[in-house]
Amino acid sequence: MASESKLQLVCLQDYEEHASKILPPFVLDFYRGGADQEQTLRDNREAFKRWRLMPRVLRGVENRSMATTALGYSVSAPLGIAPTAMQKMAHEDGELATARAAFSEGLVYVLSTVATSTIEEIAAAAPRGNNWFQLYIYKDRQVTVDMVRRAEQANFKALVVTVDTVLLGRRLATERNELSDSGSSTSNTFVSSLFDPSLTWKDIAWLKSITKMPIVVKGILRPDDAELAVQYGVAAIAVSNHGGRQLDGVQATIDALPAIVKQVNGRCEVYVDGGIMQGTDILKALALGARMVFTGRPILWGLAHSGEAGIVNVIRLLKKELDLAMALSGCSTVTDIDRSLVVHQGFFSNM
Ligand SMILES: Cc1cc2nc3c(=O)[nH]c(=O)nc-3n(C[C@H](O)[C@H](O)[C@H](O)COP(=O)(O)O)c2cc1C
Ligand SMILES: CCCCCCC(=O)C(=O)O
Repeated sequence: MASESKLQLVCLQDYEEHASKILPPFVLDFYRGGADQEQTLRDNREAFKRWRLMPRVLRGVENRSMATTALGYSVSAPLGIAPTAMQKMAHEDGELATARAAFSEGLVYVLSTVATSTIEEIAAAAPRGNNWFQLYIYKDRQVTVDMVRRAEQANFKALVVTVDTVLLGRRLATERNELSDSGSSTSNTFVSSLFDPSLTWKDIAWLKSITKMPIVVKGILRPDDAELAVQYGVAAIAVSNHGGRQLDGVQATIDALPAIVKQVNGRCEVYVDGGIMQGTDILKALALGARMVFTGRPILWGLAHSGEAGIVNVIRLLKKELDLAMALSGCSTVTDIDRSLVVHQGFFSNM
């Protein structure tokens, strides 16, 4: 039998399996877990399988590029790193490794409000990186303003405002761990004491009034909310259910995407995250109208494996798989990826 050190990791599932063997159980539970019965966590992945590819052939795909832009900035692929909290639990370099990997691979990196590295440390680690800051609006608006100013000073390119976490979803495994450790649910207490449940769309207007940074609203699942986001002048919408960690039972993001793209009709950029595990998932999301996809947990698995190098490996696997999926679908550039490349499985049962 091959020894552990000789095992070759050739897909994101391999990284996930490796992480599940090496991370302390309470860290694994926090990173991996979804809310309640984890229906949405599972469905984010399952839903991709219900969309089938309809490849074109004989399109001369010998020269290919995945390059595109996000908020006007060049990126090497339509792939970004979603904000995930407390990355130093995976590896001592934590968010610094992630920011460096994103920079060296030419991708957007989104730093979480709840990070184990500071905004200034990220700016020092990846000064020329395409760094965006994910903002939780705190009850204390002065603390919120201070975070925005620090992100501006550190040359962050955008604010990603997460709107699906006015209270923390119940991640049962984490709750059990916290209860047996300290007798109370510390993460729930943290969120309910700091984050502001009174948020409304007026707070997006307020945020726009205090900064020139473009605003991305993260956590939209309905076309009418997407319409409001456009009306309030956001630069982009991230279709997200927080990786199934907030309201369990909501639809998979890939299923929510088409109606939102239709509603937005090009008036701002639309991104999607949740359940991306392979290149064909990215191809399907782009075909359904996303400009970019973001990935959360797989980056943590790469980080846990070997810090910056592990994340670079995960990114390169996704890029290699997307490149192959594009070639086998007759696409040389991301602009060749169109709606006709995917059909929902329901299409076949109606034939
Ligand atoms: C461990 C973990 C921590 C997260 N922390 C944050 C966070 O601090 N802010 C935020 O907006 N989203 C956070 N998210 C949600 C991610 O940004 C993203 O929406 C989700 O992970 C996408 O799903 P995926 O993990 O299947 O790619 C977190 C997700 C995970 C798994
Ligand atoms: C320990 C508090 C976690 C705050 C929220 C981070 C997050 O968005 C997530 O875990 O999901």
